[in-house]
Amino acid sequence: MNCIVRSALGRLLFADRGRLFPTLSAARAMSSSGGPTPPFTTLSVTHPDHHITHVELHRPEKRNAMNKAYWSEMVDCFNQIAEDSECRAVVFSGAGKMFTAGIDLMDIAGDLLQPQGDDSARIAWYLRAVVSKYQNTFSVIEKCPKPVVVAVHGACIGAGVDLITACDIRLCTQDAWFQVKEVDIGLAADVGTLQRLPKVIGSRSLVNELALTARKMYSDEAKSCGLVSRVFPDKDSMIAGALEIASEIAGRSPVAVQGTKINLLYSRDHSVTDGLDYMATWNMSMLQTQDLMKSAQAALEKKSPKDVTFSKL
Ligand SMILES: CCC/C=C/C=C/C(=O)SCCNC(=O)CCNC(=O)[C@H](O)C(C)(C)COP(=O)(O)OP(=O)(O)OC[C@H]1O[C@@H](n2cnc3c(N)ncnc32)[C@H](O)[C@@H]1OP(=O)(O)O
Repeated sequence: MNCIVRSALGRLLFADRGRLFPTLSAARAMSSSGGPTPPFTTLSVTHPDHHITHVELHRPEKRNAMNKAYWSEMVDCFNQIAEDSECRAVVFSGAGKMFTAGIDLMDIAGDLLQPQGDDSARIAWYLRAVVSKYQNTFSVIEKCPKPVVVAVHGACIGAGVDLITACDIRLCTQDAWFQVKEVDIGLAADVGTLQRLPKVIGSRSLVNELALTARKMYSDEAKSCGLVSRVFPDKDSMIAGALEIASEIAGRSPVAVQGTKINLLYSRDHSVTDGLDYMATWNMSMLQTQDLMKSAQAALEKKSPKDVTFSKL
């Protein structure tokens, strides 16, 4: 309820600043109930401020469990955001009591427990495709050049951890807890946690402990180990904080911001030498941007980059 009220208030407050999200403009006009934004059934997409897109997991009555529709909708949503030249930063959160209960345990009966195929090779081929498709649901967050700030309240279970490790900045509330739950349901976490969490948290031992025991990790430990960068007292202050960070990002040159995200990710997965090489090649073209001159001029004049108008990207 709180979310619905906030969402409605947000729409009223920012109505004059609203802008069109190319393929979803009609859909946004229809989302006045604060529920999912058509054509989505599991996501709500709003534009709380200039250049900022807010994506909310929106199945609160099912604790935002990720059902079959969700795995495809995330891909469509982030592909659209990636191509939306008006969007410069994304806030991602969950509606209702908690961030997410992870994969929809009712829905896995179809895809995972009764896989298609009439012999083991075909079943294996089918399952490989399913896992790859599910992996892509979170990889699209990383592939999207717009930075994604994720805001977690309450529980973040199983696939929720896979999701947040693909985001760029992680925030949570004091009451948040995180659980790499997959071993409890008889599988190895296969959609990103085992690959990305070790790169997020410095301690390999802690990652192993969390993934092998499925114990809950609470917000204070999440902060001390580096999973989240900030802890807020409640959801409202966290969303305000997330929007503030998104606004700081959106106020800067999109050429600089998107190049920074792409190069940070490249460097995470390559040697320093390779990363420097990639960066040099990247900036062969990107240093030619007019944003550099505009931003440097503003700095000389002691203005904020937010006072500069940058072209769409
Ligand atoms: C190739 C595949 C790769 C992906 C792998 C992913 C793996 C995972 O995500 S493992 C984690 C799976 N999730 C769980 O084990 C969590 C199960 N749920 C709970 O423990 C509790 O529901 C929870 C602590 C999240 C919330 O408790 P609360 O008391 O607040 O709510 P409930 O009354 O239990 O639930 C409310 C309704 O939501 C439905 N629901 C909750 N979680 C799920 C779920 N994961 N899948 C489907 N449905 C879920 C619950 O059944 C209730 O529905 P209803 O009875 O119709 O009201």
